[in-house]
Amino acid sequence: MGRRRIGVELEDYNVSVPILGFKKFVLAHLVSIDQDTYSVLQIFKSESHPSVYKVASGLKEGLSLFGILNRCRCKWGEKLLRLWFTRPTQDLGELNSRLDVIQFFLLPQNLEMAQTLHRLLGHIKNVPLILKRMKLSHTKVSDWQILYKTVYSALGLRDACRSLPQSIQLFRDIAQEFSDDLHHIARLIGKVVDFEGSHAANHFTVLPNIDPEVDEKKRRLMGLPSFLTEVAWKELDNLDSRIPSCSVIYIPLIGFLLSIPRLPFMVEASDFEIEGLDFMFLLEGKLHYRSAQTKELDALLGDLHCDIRDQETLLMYQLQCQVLARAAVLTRVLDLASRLDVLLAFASAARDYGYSRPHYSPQLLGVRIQNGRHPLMELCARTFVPNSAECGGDKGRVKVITGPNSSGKSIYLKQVGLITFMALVGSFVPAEEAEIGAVDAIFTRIHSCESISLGLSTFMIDLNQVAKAVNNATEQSLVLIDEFGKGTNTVDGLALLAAVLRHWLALGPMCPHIFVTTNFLSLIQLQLLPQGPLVQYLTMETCEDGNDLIFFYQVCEGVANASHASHTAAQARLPDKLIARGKEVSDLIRNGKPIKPVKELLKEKQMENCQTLVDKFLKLDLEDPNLDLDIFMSQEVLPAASTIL
Ligand SMILES: Nc1ncnc2c1ncn2[C@@H]1O[C@H](COP(=O)(O)OP(=O)(O)OP(=O)(O)O)[C@@H](O)[C@H]1O
Repeated sequence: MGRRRIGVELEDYNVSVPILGFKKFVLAHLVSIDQDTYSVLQIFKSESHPSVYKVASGLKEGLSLFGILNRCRCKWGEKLLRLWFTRPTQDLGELNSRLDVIQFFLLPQNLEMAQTLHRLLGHIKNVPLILKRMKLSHTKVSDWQILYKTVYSALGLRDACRSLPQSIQLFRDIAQEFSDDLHHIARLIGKVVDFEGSHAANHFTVLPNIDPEVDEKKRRLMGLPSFLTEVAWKELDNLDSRIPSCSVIYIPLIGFLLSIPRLPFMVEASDFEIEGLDFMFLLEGKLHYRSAQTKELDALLGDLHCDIRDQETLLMYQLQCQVLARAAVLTRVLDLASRLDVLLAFASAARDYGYSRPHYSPQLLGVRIQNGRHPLMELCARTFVPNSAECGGDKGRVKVITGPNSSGKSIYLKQVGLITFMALVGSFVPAEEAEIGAVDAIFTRIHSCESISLGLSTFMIDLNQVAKAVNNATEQSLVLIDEFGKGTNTVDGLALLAAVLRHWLALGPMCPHIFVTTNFLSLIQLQLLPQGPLVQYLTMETCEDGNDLIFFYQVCEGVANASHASHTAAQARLPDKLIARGKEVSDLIRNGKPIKPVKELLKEKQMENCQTLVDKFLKLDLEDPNLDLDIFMSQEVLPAASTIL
C-alpha cells in the first residue's frame, strides 16, 4: 500500500498511507479450484485477439463458460462475474439469495421487468474512476455527463425495485439503499452543469441563474463584439488617413488591443511606431497596439474571459465537494447494480439454455445430477445426450469409467465438474435436477495443451496434478481424472493409477469423490482395485453394427470390453492396411502369441519393384546409338537392387 501510495498520491513523499484499521477476510466458505481446472473445464479461455489494434490487451474470451454466461451490461457487472467465478463458495445463504433473484426473473411475467432493468444497467458507468478524478480535481466535462446518467439510471433501478417483491433481499437493498442522496446529486448536476455549453467550450460551464456575477460577466462578454466595433470606429478617426481600417480585439490574458493592417510603407521595425500608441507585436500581417482606449477597456472590463472561467471552476469545485460528500451512495449503487447485472445475466442464460435451479444439501456428501448436460458441448453438438451422475451414499466414492475412444467419457467427466462449479457460483445449471452436497474443492487431471508453455513433459504435468489432489483432497472434494498414466510405459502407468486409487480407497469414508476415466482395461481385468461398495464401474453405451461402432453417449453401469481403437483410427482416415496390421498385432498380444513380421506386405512390395525393373529392361533399345549402358546400370539398375534383394 505504501508503494502504491493509495490516497496520498498528492502528498509529500514522507507521508505514508494511513492505516485506519484491519478487517478480517475469512476464506471459510471458499471452494478451492486451481488454475488448471479453470482452463481444462473451459471456465475461462482467453484467446489472442484477431484485431491488430488490440495489441495492448491482445486477449479476448474464447468459447468458455464465462463467455456464454457473461451477458452483463456494465463493466462492473462483468468484473463481479469474474470475481464470483474465481471465488466459488459454500455459503448457502449467499448462493440461495443469488438463485432467488434468477428464479424471479425466469418467471414469464417478469421478463419485461428484466429487460427494463437490463437497459438501465447499461448506463451505470465507471463511477469510482470519476470520483477519483474529482478528488484530484481532474474532472472532465464528459465525467459530469456520465455521472448524471449513472445517477438517473440508478434512480430508475430504485423505482423499479420498489415495485418488486421486497422478500427478495437484492430488491429490498436497492429500494432502501439507493437513497435520496442520488436525487440530490442528480438535481445538483442538472441544475448547475451546462452540458451543451461545456461541450462547445470544451470546459466546465454553468447554467444561467447559478451565480449572478457570472451571468453578468457573460452578458457583457456576449455584447462585446458590437461594443468593440464602436470603439474601433472611434480609434480610426484618430489614426493616420493612410490607414484604411482597424479593429479592436480581445486576447485572453493579454487584454484589449488595436489591430491595424501592415501597410506597404511599414518595412522596418521603426516604421511600426505610431504616435500615441504602444506597439505590441506583429502577427499574420497585422500590427497590434495598446492605445489609451484599450487600456481604459482593460481597466473597465478586465480579463473577463478568465474571470468567468475562474469563477466557473470555483463553482465546479463546490459542486465536486457536494457530490463527494454523498459519494458513499454511489459506491453502494455500483455494488448492488453489478450484482443485479450478474444475476440478470445468469437468468438470461438460464432462460435461453434451459437451466434449472440446483439444490444444496450440506449433509449430503458429493453430488447428484439428474440428466446433466455439458454447457458448452450442448451448444456445439447437434443433439446432446444428457447423463446423470451420483456419488456418495451407496453409489460409491470412486467411479471408474471405461469405454471406447470418442464415446464421451471426457465430456461426461467435465460436465460433472462444470455443473458442480456453476452451482457453487450461484447459477442455474444445465441439468433436470442437481443436488449439490458439501464440496470444498474440485481437483482435475485432464489433458490440455499446456505442456509447451510450461516447459514440462506431459507426464510430469500429469503427476503434479495428481499429487496435488492426493495431498489435498478431503472427503468433501471432487476429483476428476481423465486417463492418468497414459504418458509413460503402459505397465508403469497402470500401476501408478492403481496405486493412487488404492490409496484413496484405503481412506474408507474419508475417500474423496472421484471420477476417473481410463482406457487401461487391465485395471479391471486384473482386478487391481479392491472390491467393495466404494468403487462403481461405469461405461459408455455403444453398439457394433458390422464394422461400424455406434455411440449412444449414454452412461451405464458396467465395463467396456474393448477400446475399439481401430474404429477411431478408421474415422481418422488411417490407411486400412495399417489398421488391419494394428488389429492383427493387438490380437496376437492379447492371446499371448508371438508377433510375426509382415511377410506378405514385404513380398508384395518386392514384386512391384522387380516388375518396374523388368519394364525398364524391356523398354531398353539396344540399337540406339546414344545408349550408354554404364549409365543405365549405375543410375537405374543398381539403386533398385537394395529394394529387390
Ligand atoms: N453426451 C453427448 N452427447 C452427444 N455427443 C457427445 C456426448 N459426449 C460426447 N459427445 C461427442 O463425442 C466426442 C468425443 O467425446 P470425448 O472426448 O468425451 O470422448 P472420450 O471417450 O473421452 O474419447 P478419448 O478416450 O479418445 O479421449 C465429443 O467431441 C462430442 O462430439
